Amino acid sequence: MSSVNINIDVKELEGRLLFAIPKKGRLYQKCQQLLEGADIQYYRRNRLDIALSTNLPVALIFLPAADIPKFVAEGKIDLGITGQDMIAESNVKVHQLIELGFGKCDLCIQVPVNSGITDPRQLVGKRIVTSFTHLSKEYFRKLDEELKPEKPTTINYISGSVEVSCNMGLADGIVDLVESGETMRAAGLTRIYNIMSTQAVLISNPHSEQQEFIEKIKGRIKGVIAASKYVYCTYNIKRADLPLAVKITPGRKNPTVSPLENDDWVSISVMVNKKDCADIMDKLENIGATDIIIFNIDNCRT
Ligand SMILES: Nc1ncnc2c1ncn2[C@@H]1O[C@H](COP(=O)(O)OP(=O)(O)OP(=O)(O)O)[C@@H](O)[C@H]1O
Ligand SMILES: O=P(O)(O)OC[C@H]1O[C@H](OP(=O)(O)OP(=O)(O)O)[C@H](O)[C@@H]1O
Ligand SMILES: [Mg+2]
Repeated sequence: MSSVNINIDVKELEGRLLFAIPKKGRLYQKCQQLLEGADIQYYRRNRLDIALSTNLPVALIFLPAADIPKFVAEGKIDLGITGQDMIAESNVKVHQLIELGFGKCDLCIQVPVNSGITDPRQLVGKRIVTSFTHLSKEYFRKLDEELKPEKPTTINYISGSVEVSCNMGLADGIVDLVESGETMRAAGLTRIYNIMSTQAVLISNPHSEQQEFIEKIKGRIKGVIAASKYVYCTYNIKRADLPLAVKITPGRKNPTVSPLENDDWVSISVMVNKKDCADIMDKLENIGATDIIIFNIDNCRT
C-alpha cells in the first residue's frame, strides 16, 4: 500500500465515520462534487491525506483508488469510493452500496492489431502485462488448466501506461481499461475480450459499527446521483389529452396534475430522465402541450 500523509492527532478521529476518497485522478473531481452535493463540508490542508469535516462527525481519508477496497474491508475505514475493477482486483469483501454512474469503462484483453490473434486462447502460454495481475491470473489460470500449454501464461505487473508493453516487446497481449478506446487505438491495439465492465461505487465495511450513519450518508449520496439523472418538467395540456400526456411522462410514481383557471386545461409536473428530455419535449409539443419548462434538480430524495 502507498504511504499516506496523516499529520493529525488520531484522537481527533475518534467517533468519526471514516470515509476514503480517491486522492487524485479522474475519480477525485467527481467525488468532490458528490461530497459538496451531500453537504459534507471539510477543510483539507495542503498535502494532508486526512481532512476533518467541519459540519459532520466524518473524517475524509484521501487514498489511491487501488488501495481503498483493502482499507475498507480490513481497516477501520467505514465508507469509500472506488472502481468495481479495484474491488475485484483486491479480492476483498466489501458491501457495494450504490453505483455512482461515473468512472465507467471495461477491463479488456488487448493485442496488437496485426498480431493475427482474435481469441484469448491464442495467448495461452504467452506473455501478458497488466496492472490487474489478480484478475488476469484468475482468467488465464482457467485457460491454462483447460489447454495445458508447455509453460503457463506469464502475467507481469506494471503500474501504468500498460498499452506500450506490446510495442516495447514486453508482452504479446495486455489486460487494461478501455473507455473511449483512444489509448488502445493509438498504441495499435485491438480488444479481443471483455473481462469485466466497471464503474465507481460507494462501498462500506461490512463490520463497521456506524451502520446507521452509513445509511444516512448513503441516502444523501443517492439523492445527489438521482438529482443528476433527472430534470423536473412542467407543462400545460388540454384535460382531454391527459391520457396521452401521462403516457409520455408517467413520472417515477405518477405525474402531479394540477387544475388551471381554465377548466379545459391542466398543468403537469413530473421528473423525467435527463437523457430523454429533448425527445420528451418533442413528443409533448406534438400532442399540443404548451409552456413546457425544464428545471435542473439540485438535490432530491426519491
Ligand atoms: N479511462 C478511464 N475511464 C473511466 N474510468 C477509468 C479510466 N481509467 C481508470 N478509470 C477508473 O478510475 C479508477 C482509478 O484509476 P487510476 O487509479 O488509474 O486513477 P486515474 O484516475 O486513472 O489517475 P492516474 O492513472 O492518472 O493516476 C479505476 O479503478 C477505474 O475504475
Ligand atoms: O479508452 P480511453 O478513453 O483511452 O481510456 C483508457 C485509458 O485510461 C486509463 O489510463 P490513464 O489515463 O489513467 O493512465 P494510466 O495508464 O497511467 O493509468 C487506462 O489505463 C487506459 O490506458
Ligand atoms: Mg489510470
